[in-house]
Amino acid sequence: MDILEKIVLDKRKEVALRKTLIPVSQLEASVLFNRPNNSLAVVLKNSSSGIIAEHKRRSPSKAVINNSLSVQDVATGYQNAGVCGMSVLTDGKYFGGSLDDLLTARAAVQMPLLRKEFIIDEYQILEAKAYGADVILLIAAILTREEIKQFSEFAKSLDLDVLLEVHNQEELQKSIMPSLDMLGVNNRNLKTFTVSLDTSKSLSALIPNDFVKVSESGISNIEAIKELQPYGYKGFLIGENFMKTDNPGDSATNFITSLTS
Ligand SMILES: O=P(O)(O)OC[C@@H](O)[C@@H](O)c1c[nH]c2ccccc12
Repeated sequence: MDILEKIVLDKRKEVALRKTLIPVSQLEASVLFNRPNNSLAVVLKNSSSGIIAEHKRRSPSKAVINNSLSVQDVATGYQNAGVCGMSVLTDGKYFGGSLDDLLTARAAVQMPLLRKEFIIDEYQILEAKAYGADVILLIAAILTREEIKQFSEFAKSLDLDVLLEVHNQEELQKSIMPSLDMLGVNNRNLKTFTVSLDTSKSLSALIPNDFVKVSESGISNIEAIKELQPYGYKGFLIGENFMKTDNPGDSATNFITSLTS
């Protein structure tokens, strides 16, 4: 069993338990359920930097990245840096995150927030809405085409943006559908953890222009972004490069300043 299969197996158990603890009616009663969506896709289209900054304490590929920061400080720092949006890892077991992290970020900032999660059930999309997300991630590697359709249409019905993540041509081709807003190419293979920007480069031509193209993972300098922009990428998801520093907000500020100057 590879790591992704393990994560999904654990996730199914976790979601089954969550459903018994917090009924859908309670999620729907959240005041955040009626909050208007702040569209990441729209912000990215109008941005010159395209930076989406992630809160990530640890990962299966890197162990501890940063365990000593408050989500609130990280979110405020990212917002002051002028990033387009923030990605908040909510998986606990493998990434050290939580839905409370999402809520804390929501309370701190107005910018678009992505719930970064292994979504395998509509219930998690209701959670995303109830805890203040503007965008959900769907990972093609763990979903069938039917599930991608069902989950993305459900998200759209809740006024959430959808970022669909692929890593190869097969995943991309099974996923193209109008209920997606953004197409993300993960430069990291979630099964082997190898990272290559060539993944974004080679898949870009296959992504129809109606989707905002996002390149994800392994971006550690502005040269990488300058390399990817000619391939049509408008969004760049960066986690570790900021989170490994003592002040991710300052790191993002310096990064964006040198990118746009
Ligand atoms: O820390 P990095 O290499 O900058 O990567 C960020 C983000 O792309 C990565 O965390 C990620 C991309 N897709 C995911 C799916 C699940 C968990 C995590 C991810």
